[in-house]
Amino acid sequence: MQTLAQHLQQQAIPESLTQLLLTLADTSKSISQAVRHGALAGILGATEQENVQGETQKKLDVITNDMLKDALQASGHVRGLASEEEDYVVPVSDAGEYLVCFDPLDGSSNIDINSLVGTIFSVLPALQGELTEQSFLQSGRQQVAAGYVLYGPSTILALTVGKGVSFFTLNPDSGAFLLTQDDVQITKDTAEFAINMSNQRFWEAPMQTYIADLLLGKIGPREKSFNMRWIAAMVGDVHRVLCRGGIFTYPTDNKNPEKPYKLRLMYEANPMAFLVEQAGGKATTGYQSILDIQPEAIHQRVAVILGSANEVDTCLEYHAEDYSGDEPTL
Ligand SMILES: O=P(O)(O)OC[C@H]1O[C@](O)(COP(=O)(O)O)[C@@H](O)[C@@H]1O
Ligand SMILES: [Mg+2]
Ligand SMILES: [Mg+2]
Repeated sequence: MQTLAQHLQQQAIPESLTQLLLTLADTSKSISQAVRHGALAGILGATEQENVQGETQKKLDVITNDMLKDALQASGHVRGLASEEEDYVVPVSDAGEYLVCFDPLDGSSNIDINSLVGTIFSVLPALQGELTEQSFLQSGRQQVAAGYVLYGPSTILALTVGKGVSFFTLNPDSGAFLLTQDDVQITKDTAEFAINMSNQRFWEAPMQTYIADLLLGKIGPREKSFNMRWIAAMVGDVHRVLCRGGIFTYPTDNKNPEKPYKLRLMYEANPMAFLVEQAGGKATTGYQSILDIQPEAIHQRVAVILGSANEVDTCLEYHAEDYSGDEPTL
């Protein structure tokens, strides 16, 4: 089986990008080790701190953030980094060619129940001039690489450098990431959806109507039964979509009018949208392709609807309708 390094050598990408991706992969091996030791290493539970988004940081959020930060600072290829767990962008090296945005530990609420967590990353080109937050505010189309590492029963790296999507599985004996699936393709159609149903009463009319029709199954307008899954870690839900199709959404809601969206554009939605499009799927807010959004802030949040192309198109049809005269469907 091909190693990650061998695979990257064949991709006709700059050597500096190869080295950066290998650094990210190596760090994820250490994270995988830490996650595996769980309570034995005293890494479960929360800290006393909050991140810039007002979320209480878990111990492992802080540990994994520091691991990635240290590795990227030592890599020599990174101009600056941005993380869910860093209030501001972090300048790294003036000679670095890349900017890296990452969610060091996605699915934090799963840590203490020994369930799926992962790391998500996005690589952008570094622009000339002084490094500021503005340097990072490039649309998702500018990404030169993106991926995630899923710390599940096996540790899997999903990666794109804009030439399709590949899965690499960590061999725990040799410590090598080995290519286990190339040219990953998301099925065009699906009968599986993923959404946090407890927010139903807070969604906008198009999503209310779309999900209500899925739930009606064979007796509804879709004339087929749908199954539902929710891992509560985007990394796990998107991995399932890449493996066997599906539609995953964290839509707009009015639960907290100051926070209508949950997922973060720069280190959750953009890298996942890049992977999904590279695997033949679609990723949208309901009104615009995720990858076309012009970012306004490093911690900006967006609505996300992604997955099997035909199902996302169907969901978009609901968003194109005019609901202004309708009674709320609760
Ligand atoms: O708590 P909910 O509504 O199930 O939200 C789950 C979502 O929140 C997230 O866990 C947010 O990520 P973090 O754990 O990195 O904050 C997503 O991965 C997931 O899709
Ligand atoms: Mg996350
Ligand atoms: Mg996180």
